Amino acid sequence: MAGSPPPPPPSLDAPSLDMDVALRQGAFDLEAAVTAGPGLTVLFGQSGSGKSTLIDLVAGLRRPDRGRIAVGGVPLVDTASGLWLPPHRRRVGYVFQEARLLPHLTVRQNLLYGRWFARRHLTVEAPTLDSVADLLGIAPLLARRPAGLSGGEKARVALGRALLAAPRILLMDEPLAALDESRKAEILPYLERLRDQVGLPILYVTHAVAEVARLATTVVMLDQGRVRAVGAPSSLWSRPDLMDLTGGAEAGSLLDAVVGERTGDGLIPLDTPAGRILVPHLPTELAPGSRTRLRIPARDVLLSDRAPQGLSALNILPGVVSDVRLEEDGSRVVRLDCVGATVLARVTGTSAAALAIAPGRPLWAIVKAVALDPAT
Ligand SMILES: Nc1ncnc2c1ncn2[C@@H]1O[C@H](COP(=O)(O)OP(=O)(O)OP(=O)(O)O)[C@@H](O)[C@H]1O
Repeated sequence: MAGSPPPPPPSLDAPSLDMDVALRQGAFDLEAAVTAGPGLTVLFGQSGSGKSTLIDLVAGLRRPDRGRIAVGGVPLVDTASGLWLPPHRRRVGYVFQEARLLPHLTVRQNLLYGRWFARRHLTVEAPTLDSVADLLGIAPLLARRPAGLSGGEKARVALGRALLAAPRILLMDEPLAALDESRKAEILPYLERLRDQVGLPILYVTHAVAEVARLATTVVMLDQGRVRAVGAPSSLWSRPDLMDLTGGAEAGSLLDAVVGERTGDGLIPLDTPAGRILVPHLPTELAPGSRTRLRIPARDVLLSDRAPQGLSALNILPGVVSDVRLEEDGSRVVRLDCVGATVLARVTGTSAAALAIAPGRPLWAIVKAVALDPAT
């Protein structure tokens, strides 16, 4: 489930990542050009597609056979000239799946540990311990030791430690994968704040569509060591040619939306390019006027060949079929163009035949459920 806020405004003097690399490791062959500006760029792809390898190349944990990597115009690697900066000179903040805090130090000491290594780079603009503690809501934890923290608290301290080292880019390799659903929901708003307020490029590896929906400014789709597509989540998740990567059991559409005022009957309207969708609740941080992103699982969309009657007029979106895909289990994933957006629906073969589903057919999508964060 996932809601997501606005893509951050680009900032002209903010650093950005620019890499074009090739690497062969065992039978795996990577050849990829990736750029990432301010905001959060998700590296998305199947297991073994090269996501962690790309992150490690930026961090300096692996060396490319050839290519160039620069952050904010400063080259970190350039095989043509033999340049290779070691990891500790790259000003890269790396957040791992597990927090990796030092157990004998307090939270404050853990936070300042990263800063000590970065002391040569600290300028007046570098974040202070207080500002980072406020941003991540960890001020009340400063005197505690890691053993007494929850998984979500440890994850926030690990983010804080990375930020305090004054990085010019943040790398996150499945930072939520080790957390349960409610801890994930706790961390997501902090990741959004990082994305929107810190002005750094964030390169973020995940397999979770919910995290893409909620966090991604841009998605880079990797497939067997190659960049297959780059773009906004809502456009990539509506492309039939990418369904082998975006589909599967989790097939669904991602719609940009603006939160409206709660109605008299307690529902909250979300205005999407496909029409208005009413939901019973939202994550508390999404106030009226916020931008968000809905995930509508294909299995939660019914199709009708006439405007539904006798149903409450909720969440019914008219559209036209633009694509039908046969899935391995015999079901069909139907792509419905609804004015300005695409909604996917999964139907059985029997329903597809009964509704004569084919490109060009006008149909109505009835949305049973939308997802706004991983815990709902
Ligand atoms: N040291 C290594 N030597 C040989 N092959 C390696 C090495 N490290 C990784 N690989 C291979 O490189 C490919 C890409 O690995 P990578 O870890 O980047 O994938 P990934 O997309 O991050 O996968 P996952 O989602 O499972 O973490 C895989 O086929 C992997 O087996």
